[in-house]
Order: sequence, then C-alpha cells, then structure tokens
Amino acid sequence: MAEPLLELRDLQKSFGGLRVTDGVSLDVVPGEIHAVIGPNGAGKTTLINEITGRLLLDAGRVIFGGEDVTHLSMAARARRGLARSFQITSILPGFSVLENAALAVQARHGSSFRFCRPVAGEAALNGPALAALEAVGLGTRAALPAGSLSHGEKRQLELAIALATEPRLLLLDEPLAGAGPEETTRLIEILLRLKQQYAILLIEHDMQAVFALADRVSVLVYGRLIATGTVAEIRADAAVRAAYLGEDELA
Ligand SMILES: Nc1ncnc2c1ncn2[C@@H]1O[C@H](COP(=O)(O)OP(=O)(O)OP(=O)(O)O)[C@@H](O)[C@H]1O
Repeated sequence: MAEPLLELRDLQKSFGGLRVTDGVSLDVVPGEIHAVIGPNGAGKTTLINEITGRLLLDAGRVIFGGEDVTHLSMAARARRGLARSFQITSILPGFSVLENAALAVQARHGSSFRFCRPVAGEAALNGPALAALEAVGLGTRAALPAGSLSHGEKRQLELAIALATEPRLLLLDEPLAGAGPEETTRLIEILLRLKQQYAILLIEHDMQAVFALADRVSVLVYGRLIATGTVAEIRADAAVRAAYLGEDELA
C-alpha cells in the first residue's frame, strides 16, 4: 500500500466526563476512499473537527503528508491541502454557482473576501472555479444563482467548493445526506471519479453508498474504533454486526 497521506495516531478527546475520541488511529492513503461509519453520537463529526483543527485534541497526533500538523491552525492545515466539504448552509444562494466556487479559490489564495464586489469578473479566480465545477458535473450550471439548484446539485456545489481550495485530502461529512435515489447515484459516480485524484475520508450513514464507494471502512462506536477493513471484511465482522442494532444495513 502507498505511503499514507493522513495518519491519525492515538487521538484522545473528552467533553467533560464524556470520551468522544478514545485512542483512534487510522490512515488514509492516496487514491482511496476510507469511510468512517458508526451509530449516531459515535464521534464521527468530532473526528473530522479534530483533523481540520477546529477542535483541539487532549492527546494524540495528526500527521499529514508526513508532517505533524497537530498544533497547526485550521488555516495552516487548509493551506497544506486538508479540505473539508462545506455544508449547504454555507452556500451563498444569491451568488452564482461560479461565484460560490470562485470565493473558495479566493479564500485559498489568502485574499480577503470582498462580498460587495462581483467576483465573476476576475479571470484568475474563474478558471480554477470552473474547473472545480466541471469536476463535479456542474459546468453547465455556472451562471445560475446557487439558490436555484436542486438539493443534489447543491451537494455537488459543496464538493466543488472543497475542490476549489486545491485539496490533497477531502474530508466529506455526509455528502449524500438528504439526496434522493437518482441524486445519490449521481453523487456516487462523482465521488468515484474524484477518488482517482484525491484521497477521501468519508463519513456517511447510507450503508449501500459506503459499500459502493469505500476501499476501506473503519467502524467507530462510542469514540473507539472497533474494526478497520475492506467492505467484505467489515460486513462479515461479528463485533461490527453486534454494534449495529439494525443488522439489516450490513446484509
Ligand atoms: N462541543 C461539544 N460539547 C459537548 N459534547 C459534545 C460536543 N460535540 C459533540 N459532543 C458529544 O460528543 C458525542 C459525539 O458527537 P458527534 O457529533 O461527533 O457524533 P457523530 O458520530 O458525528 O453523530 P451523528 O452520526 O449523529 O452525526 C455526542 O455524544 C455529542 O453529544
């Protein structure tokens, strides 16, 4: 297997008396989708926040591209290519689809946001922004107001906004949430394409999507990883089956 791009080493985090991350260690290698699954409240979103630097760890190390980034700020980690997908709520509905992506390009390059000035005129921003939109199949929607997109297209725009920050690793927190069956199929195709270029850490509740997408799956329960393996290994794992009340999901 290739050298890991992201290495988590024995991460620990408590909120008061509640251990939300309890000795988590895992790797993401280039070209793989590594899914983290687990019941509600298992600590999946917390884990993403620890990787981006939004939450400070009590102990443990986050290593990205061979560099220990544990004590770096969110911005410094983002500059190194650690990108999380932004939620639909961060999309600016009155701005065009292209402008939304262009703002992310602008943020990546450190200039301040200038909301009062149309971003669309700035060719240096629009080139990479359009490339990000095309990578998620939104090239033909560039001129539309972002607010007019369907739910699934907004999820595609979230991905484009993450891509516009020139990531090496994508941290995706439930990228399929709220998508209908056709939208889910489209988003799965897009993620399989993106995997060829980016390492992806995926948190997702839709088990069928996880099984279709993931090269490896780690199972988090009450802040602890109880298993890491291929989809086939995880589906056959007795401890994983026992940890899920709805065993049907693993069938
Ligand atoms: N800032 C906080 N302060 C106190 N407790 C928190 C905080 N953030 C999260 N928690 C608790 O930590 C635990 C893990 O939450 P987290 O959101 O990471 O779980 P999750 O696996 O992402 O859940 P879900 O699948 O429902 O999104 C939960 O019990 C939650 O209530």
